[in-house]
This record gives sequence, C-alpha cells and structure tokens, in this order.
Amino acid sequence: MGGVGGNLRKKITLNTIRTLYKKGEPITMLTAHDFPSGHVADAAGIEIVLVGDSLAMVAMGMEDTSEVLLEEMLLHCRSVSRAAKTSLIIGDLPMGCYEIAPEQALESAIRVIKEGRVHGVKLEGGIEMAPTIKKITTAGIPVLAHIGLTPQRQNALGGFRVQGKTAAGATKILEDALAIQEAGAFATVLEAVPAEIAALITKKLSIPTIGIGAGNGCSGQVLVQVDMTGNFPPGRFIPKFVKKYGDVWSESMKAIEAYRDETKSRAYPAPEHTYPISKEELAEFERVLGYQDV
Ligand SMILES: Nc1nc(=O)c2c([nH]1)NC[C@@H]1CN(c3ccc(C(=O)N[C@@H](CCC(=O)O)C(=O)O)cc3)CN21
Ligand SMILES: CC(C)C(=O)C(=O)O
Ligand SMILES: [Mg+2]
Repeated sequence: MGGVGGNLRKKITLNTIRTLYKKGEPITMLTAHDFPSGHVADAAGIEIVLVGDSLAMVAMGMEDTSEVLLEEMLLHCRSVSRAAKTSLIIGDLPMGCYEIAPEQALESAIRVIKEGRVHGVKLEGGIEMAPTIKKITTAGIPVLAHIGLTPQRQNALGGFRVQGKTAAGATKILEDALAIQEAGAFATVLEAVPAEIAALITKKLSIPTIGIGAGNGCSGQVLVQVDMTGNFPPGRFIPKFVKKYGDVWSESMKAIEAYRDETKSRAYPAPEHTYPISKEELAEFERVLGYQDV
C-alpha cells in the first residue's frame, strides 16, 4: 500500500542524486531513527534517509545533540538500514568522533559504514573541516556536509540561532560551502539561513544544497520526521521552519486512551481477539480441575 512503486523502485545512489540535481528536481531528505520511521520514509519515496543526531533530542530525550555517542548512533543506523531498502541512507557523525583529526574522522566514518550499515556520513563544519572531508571521501565514503546553523556547536553559536543574517555572515557561509565542495562533499545541508542567502549560495555551487530553514531556493529539503508528522506533545517548541503535515501524537493519544478505557470496562478483548478451544477439551480441563459435577 502507499509507497512509490513499492519494491519496484530503483535503489537510490549518488548518481540518482546527481541526476535529480542536474534536472533541477528537488531532492527529498527526511530523518529516521529506528526501523518503523526508516520503513515509512523509504516506502513514501524519500530519496535520502538521514539517521540524524537529532535523535538525541527526539528519541533519547536529551537537551541537545552533544551527548549522543558514536556507539549509540551505530545502533540507530543499523535499525534504519534494516528498513530503508531503496533510499540512500546517511548517518550523522556525532559530536566528538571527528573533530580531533582527519584520521579520527575516517575511523569513525568507517565504523558508521561497517557497523551502522549506511551508505555515507554527514558531519558539521565548513572550511576547517575541508581536510577531513577530503580524507573520508578519498577513502570512498560519501560525505554530506552541514553548514549554516550547526547544532553540535550551539554553545559556541549562543544557541540555535539563524546564521548568515549579515553580508559578512553570508560571505562566511559561502566560503564554507565552496571549501566543502572543493573537498569532495557530494552535497551540503544548509540550516537556518535567510532564504535569499541560501538561494544565492545554491547558485554559486555545483553540488546540491539540502535546506532546513533555508527557504525554497535550495536543491532539496530536509526535516526531522517527528516534527513534520506531528509526533510530539502539544506545547513543545518547534522551529519556525517546521511544517506540521500530520498529527501523529493526537492519533496515538486517541488510540491509547481508547485501549485504556476499553480495558478498564472489559470491552477489550472481545471474542474475536481470543483463541478458541473445543468444547470437549474445555470440559476435560474442567473435570481435571474438579468442576465436572458443578
Ligand atoms: N526536533 C528537532 N528538530 C530539528 O529541526 C532539530 C532538532 N530537533 N535538533 C537538532 C537541530 C536543532 N534545530 C533547531 C532548534 C531550534 C531552532 C530555533 O530555535 N530557531 C529559532 C530561530 C532563533 C533565531 O531567531 O535565531 C526559531 O524561531 O525557529 C532552530 C533549529 C534543528 N534541529
Ligand atoms: C536536521 C538534520 C539536518 C540533522 O542534522 C539531524 O536531524 O540531526
Ligand atoms: Mg544532525
């Protein structure tokens, strides 16, 4: 049911992404952090499934993304990779496993490929990350860059703040973009940047930009799945760029409340939810229990 061509759909590769980019067709990317969220994103025809370190916040309840460990990311990557059979799967390198040296980053990237069973990695940072991106891509591992608002550095940025709001800030993001392109990144995430700036930067590049809070002029879009499906409690803060396409939280709430109420009233389980036994075997069991004369 649903899905785009079911399992007849061709496996998405870097070539597919390049073709979409050349045709000017927007590239769709969505996060997933476990088997069901990976499965539904894949079935819906999303081209790139990102096992984002945002799972620290949305799946592990952490305050930000800085706590999550490489080992924990590997577990989530493996779960998603069992589900997403068509999409290109990218795993986020979590904070701390790639900043020390390009060699450290390559070791971590290899683990994400071998133990996380994904197709490529994403890392945050611009010019300063160029040697690292070169090291990883030279080893044959696709790298998706991530510039603009880099959530792993929120302490240095003074929070989750929009980037590139001045001409100088925008120039820095363009320099970052050109450096990571030169280093071999196959695309870059562009997060929380004014739409006009993101569009101008996209025009200057020969690799796709995947925007989040960066307007309609990017080569593609990415969102956190639980945000866009509305799978979060009422009152939780969501960034301005999120469009809530569904209301999964209230659907779950309705279903769980109904189950609770029907269990309390014994309306559930009904006969159709139970397993039958023959009259003879039941009578025999009652005899064993000493009920035959009752
Ligand atoms: N659930 C979730 N969704 C995300 O998009 C997301 C995460 N988690 N975790 C990692 C990062 C953090 N993200 C965020 C979080 C907050 C803002 C935010 O507060 N933005 C303000 C703008 C503040 C300003 O004006 O500078 C906003 O109002 O949207 C932005 C991106 C994006 N990523
Ligand atoms: C929002 C995307 C780009 C991300 O990095 C994440 O989900 O961790
Ligand atoms: Mg991330």
